[in-house]
Amino acid sequence: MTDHLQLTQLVDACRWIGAKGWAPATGGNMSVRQDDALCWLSESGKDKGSLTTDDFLQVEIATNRAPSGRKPSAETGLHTLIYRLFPQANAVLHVHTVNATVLSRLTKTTELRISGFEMQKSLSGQTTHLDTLTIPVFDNDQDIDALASRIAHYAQETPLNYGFLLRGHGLTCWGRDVAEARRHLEGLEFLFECEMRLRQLERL
Ligand SMILES: CSCCC(=O)C(=O)COP(=O)(O)O
Ligand SMILES: [Zn+2]
Repeated sequence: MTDHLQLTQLVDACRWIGAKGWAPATGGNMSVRQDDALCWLSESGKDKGSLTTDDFLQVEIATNRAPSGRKPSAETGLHTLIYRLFPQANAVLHVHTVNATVLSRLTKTTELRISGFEMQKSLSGQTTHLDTLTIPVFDNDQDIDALASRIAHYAQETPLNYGFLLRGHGLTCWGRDVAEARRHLEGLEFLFECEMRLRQLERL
């Protein structure tokens, strides 16, 4: 069960994301879980850097339906999938950072592997830079139901932690609360930036 504080913290996170330039031109969407049945999702088409609590609407996790009749994010089906797959997930952040967008296109395979960075430990459960972090990369799709079922299928076979990339689109990540989702976003984005710079320098 999420209290009103989580929604307030989500609004703060959205402002931070906007200030970082990680949700340009209405890109991105954010949510918190209310309980087993409902989550609060950002309304579609808004500037995510200047949302207030009124810009979030309740969505049914099982059906993607918004009882209010307002239009939730175009990517509602990905948020609700995460809440269905992971009962411990209570906040989801989706962003369009340049690093996530470019690195996901540079990755020609279905997984991005990162190792050797101390900042891997910003992700819950990671204890050493010596491990290899695997971030799934899913081909983008305008059919969100189809995309959600590909992700669900992947998750049946392979552990899905922290987040995933959508090729040429962005990053979706989550946490047990807004603070953890925020830390995962900041940590992953830092790792993507390092990986991008390394690849650029190694080509010189
Ligand atoms: C110009 S943003 C394209 C749609 C998208 O990928 C996104 O994250 C925002 O969609 P929403 O419906 O949540 O505003
Ligand atoms: Zn998006």
